[in-house]
Amino acid sequence: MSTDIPMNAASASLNPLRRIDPRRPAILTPQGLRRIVLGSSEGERLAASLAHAPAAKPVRSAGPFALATLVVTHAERGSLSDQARQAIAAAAILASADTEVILAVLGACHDDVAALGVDRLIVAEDFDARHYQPAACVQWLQRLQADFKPQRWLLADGGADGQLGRRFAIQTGVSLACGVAEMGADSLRVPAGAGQDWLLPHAQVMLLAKGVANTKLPFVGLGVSEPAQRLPAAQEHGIEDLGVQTGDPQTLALEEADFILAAGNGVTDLPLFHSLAVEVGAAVGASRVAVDDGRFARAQQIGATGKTVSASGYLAIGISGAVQHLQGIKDCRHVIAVNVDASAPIARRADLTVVEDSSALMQALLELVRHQKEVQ
Ligand SMILES: Cc1cc2nc3c(=O)[nH]c(=O)nc-3n(C[C@H](O)[C@H](O)[C@H](O)COP(=O)(O)OP(=O)(O)OC[C@H]3O[C@@H](n4cnc5c(N)ncnc54)[C@H](O)[C@@H]3O)c2cc1C
Repeated sequence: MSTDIPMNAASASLNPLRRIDPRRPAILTPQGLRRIVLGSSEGERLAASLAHAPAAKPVRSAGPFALATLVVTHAERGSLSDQARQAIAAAAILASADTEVILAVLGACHDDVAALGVDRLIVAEDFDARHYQPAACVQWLQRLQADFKPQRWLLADGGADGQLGRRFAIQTGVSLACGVAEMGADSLRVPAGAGQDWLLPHAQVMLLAKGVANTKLPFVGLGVSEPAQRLPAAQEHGIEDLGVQTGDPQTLALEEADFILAAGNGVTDLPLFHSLAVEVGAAVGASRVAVDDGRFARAQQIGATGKTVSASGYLAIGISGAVQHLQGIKDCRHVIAVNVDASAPIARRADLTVVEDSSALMQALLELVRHQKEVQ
């Protein structure tokens, strides 16, 4: 009698290896990876995904607060800039248990500020970025100074935040440190040129360079929101406000554009692409391949050998996302990719990837935007 067992059957009985069924329900991550959650039944999969869900973070300090750090920023369309978030993170990391992190925002703010480490949020909803009113903003900060007597003020050293910080410090007569590259509990480091740094004690107003703090905090703030006093009606001496002139996005320097529609080799219908750019009011950029082919001007090339852009919105259509292209968009806030290939490298950088043919998506988007404009 033969005792031979076929090899497959023997290994199956001796080694009950559980294999992942590639057809199981899966999620496509923002990085473009297809992820299968382990577990044989729906219940097991749910338990596994819950086990991997991020745990709730503890509150940094529940108070009571005797001291305060004030972070000031301008919100843009309800959002805080990355640099402002870093300033808040720096304030929260440095704050002692009895120090309250207060965020004063000029303009409506819709971000989850508790997750950023903020204990108290004060919003000047009546601030209108279309009007140039530096004296009113400085006076508003001086009122906050009188109300909260903060130990230190932190602002991003860039754009309107940097300007306001300088004005406030000079007009209030408090010490100021600009371009702060690193902060310790009592000291800070600022570049002094020629590869040298200055190590200085904390100033009352500190303007922070990009990258000064990591915004991924192990804790949250209390996130209590309270209405702010109205901006004072201050006299702006020597300033005549001519209002905001709307520029033509098509003629705007790409480095200054807030919204860019960029085309790559996957865009074949150029008239449709340009119609969409005009309709949505976007500046036009392109990948090097699209420029080399003569479809776009050299000045429109984005990437390592082209322009480095910092738009809030970057819509990349038919662009693979080669490393040289990604270098040019590293400072962009929201990247949306349209590509027929879900595994294209751009999907790893993009916040949202639409897997679709470029012409079909542009046509649908164009119709949607035109329809929206008609009903408005
Ligand atoms: C020294 C050096 C410097 C460089 N500098 C730059 C630079 O500054 N900027 C730059 O961009 N590149 C630069 N490059 C080139 C870079 O390496 C890539 O070759 C280039 O970015 C690719 O352009 P692309 O993504 O448009 O084209 P492709 O690589 O051809 O990708 C096209 C993409 O479109 C998708 N696609 C195709 N058809 C469709 C469709 N119908 N609908 C939707 N999607 C579709 C494809 O899936 C693909 O992902 C440089 C290269 C070198 C060596």
